[in-house]
Amino acid sequence: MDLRLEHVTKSFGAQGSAVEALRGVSLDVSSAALVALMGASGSGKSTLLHLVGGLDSPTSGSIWVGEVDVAGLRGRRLVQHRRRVGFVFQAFNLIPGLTAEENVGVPLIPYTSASTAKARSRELLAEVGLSERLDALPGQLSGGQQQRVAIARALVADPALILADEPTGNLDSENADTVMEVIATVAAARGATVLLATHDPEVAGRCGRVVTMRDGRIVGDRSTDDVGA
Ligand SMILES: Nc1ncnc2c1ncn2[C@@H]1O[C@H](COP(=O)(O)OP(=O)(O)OP(=O)(O)O)[C@@H](O)[C@H]1O
Repeated sequence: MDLRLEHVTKSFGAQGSAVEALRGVSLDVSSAALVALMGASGSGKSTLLHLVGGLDSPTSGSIWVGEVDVAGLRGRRLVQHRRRVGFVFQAFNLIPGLTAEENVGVPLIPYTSASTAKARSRELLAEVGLSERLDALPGQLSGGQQQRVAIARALVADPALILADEPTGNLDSENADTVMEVIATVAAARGATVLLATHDPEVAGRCGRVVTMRDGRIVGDRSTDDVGA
């Protein structure tokens, strides 16, 4: 899925005391790219991911996800857009009382039978290397394993776009490595485009392209070949 941001701005709060979280961001990402967003805390990375995912709308500008300008979506079409996007967050957001398999199946409940949800969950957990832990509760899994369950859950709608906000922020470097490998593999298997916010240069180095933000603007954009990673 190609992605194109055109002069996107986002302000929070009332005029006069507004925070300008994004100050005119334009960005082209080609289909199946794996792009890291870097930049200091408050530079606008999460805001950008939220706007692309349709969790919030821009103050001005366009956000083309494929042929659709997400900025103009409302109601049912906005919900449809969000369903097509796979979200992965720093906090794994798993339901503590449900097994890995049940957690992955939750988003499918309104749409399919229990047996179909179960089969699909198993397939996705196998893809992230957790076939052996279907019945584990989140509390019985390592942080890296919990994030892999969350990634499997993000894949239920077969997203063409994966948005990850600090997906390795709660992980040690070994688990971070595994999680990055899983993200790269599942994205490549679907030809999905990935936008991934991170503070970790090693994580960014695993992405093909690194976009750097400062104060709501893009101030750097390079392929990792240029950085030598
Ligand atoms: N809902 C909101 N209401 C008011 N201000 C907000 C809101 N969301 C973000 N901001 C502000 O917008 C700016 C950008 O925040 P954002 O969370 O996008 O930065 P970030 O680069 O993701 O930071 P971090 O690395 O800490 O996650 C900050 O000044 C932040 O305080």
